[in-house]
Amino acid sequence: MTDALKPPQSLIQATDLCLQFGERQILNNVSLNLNAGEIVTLIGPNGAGKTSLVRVVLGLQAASQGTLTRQPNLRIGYMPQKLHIEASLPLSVKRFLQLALRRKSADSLPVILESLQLTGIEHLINNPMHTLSGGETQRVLLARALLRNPDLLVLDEPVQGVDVAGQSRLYQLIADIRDQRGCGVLMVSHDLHLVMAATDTVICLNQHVCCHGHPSSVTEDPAYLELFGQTTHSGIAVYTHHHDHHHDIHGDVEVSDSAAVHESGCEHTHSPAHNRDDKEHRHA
Ligand SMILES: Nc1ncnc2c1ncn2[C@@H]1O[C@H](COP(=O)(O)OP(=O)(O)OP(=O)(O)O)[C@@H](O)[C@H]1O
Repeated sequence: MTDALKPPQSLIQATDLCLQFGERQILNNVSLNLNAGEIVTLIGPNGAGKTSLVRVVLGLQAASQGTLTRQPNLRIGYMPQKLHIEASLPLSVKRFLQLALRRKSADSLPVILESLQLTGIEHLINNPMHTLSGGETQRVLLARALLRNPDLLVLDEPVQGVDVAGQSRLYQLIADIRDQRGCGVLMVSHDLHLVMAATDTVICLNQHVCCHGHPSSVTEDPAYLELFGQTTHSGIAVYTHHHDHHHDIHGDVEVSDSAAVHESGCEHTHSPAHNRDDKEHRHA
């Protein structure tokens, strides 16, 4: 069978995942599939359950209900949302990556150099970690996630602390790495506008999957345009999200008269200026 005829290779298949902490429902019947070579982005407001879903997918957190199937022997490279590095510790980029590899310097160097070359920062190998810029730090964390040649890259807000031009370059880099390595990518982001250009599938999460779609079909598919809005220029999109229900303060779905009357019961509009401090989940 030629590659074109082969069915896509599923790395992760999650069906009806639920997660509950005490009385609180964090995830409610969430399903997703991620194939090799595919970039899937989870978007949603603060507290929507994005990191929790990632933790379930990684096996760091057991789901309360539902099924999760991972490809056997799946190698995962994880870039966490937060990583505290003590500024008083004299830790170079090279040493930081050696610690992740748990190998001595001689045999780890080629692997470390390859990862740093892939992320475009081999010149920083001897720099102290605490002197790096936001964009450089994110690239080192990405290099760390790549060390073991993963089948699946899991990136929790990979562009945080990076300026808009740097964000665009980082998303492009992630897409390039996917092209070169053929790995799958599961990414968490707060908004769609920059990530759009480098994503195959977007899943909008707010405890449950509010909607999901395939950005590559945006220019042709009116239904998708209605969900996600217009791309303005050079991959910068204004994300408009309509759905037919409301969420209460805990994120639970509310049934209201207006939701019953209007099919597009709520609307979230995220402009390119939207950032971490402006993540209000606005309902019409
Ligand atoms: N171990 C835990 N025990 C109790 N509640 C938890 C636990 N972990 C997460 N939560 C709660 O689950 C909800 C979802 O958190 P999560 O970090 O998954 O959201 P998120 O979408 O990643 O948010 P953000 O965009 O702010 O990073 C939050 O209200 C959080 O307080």
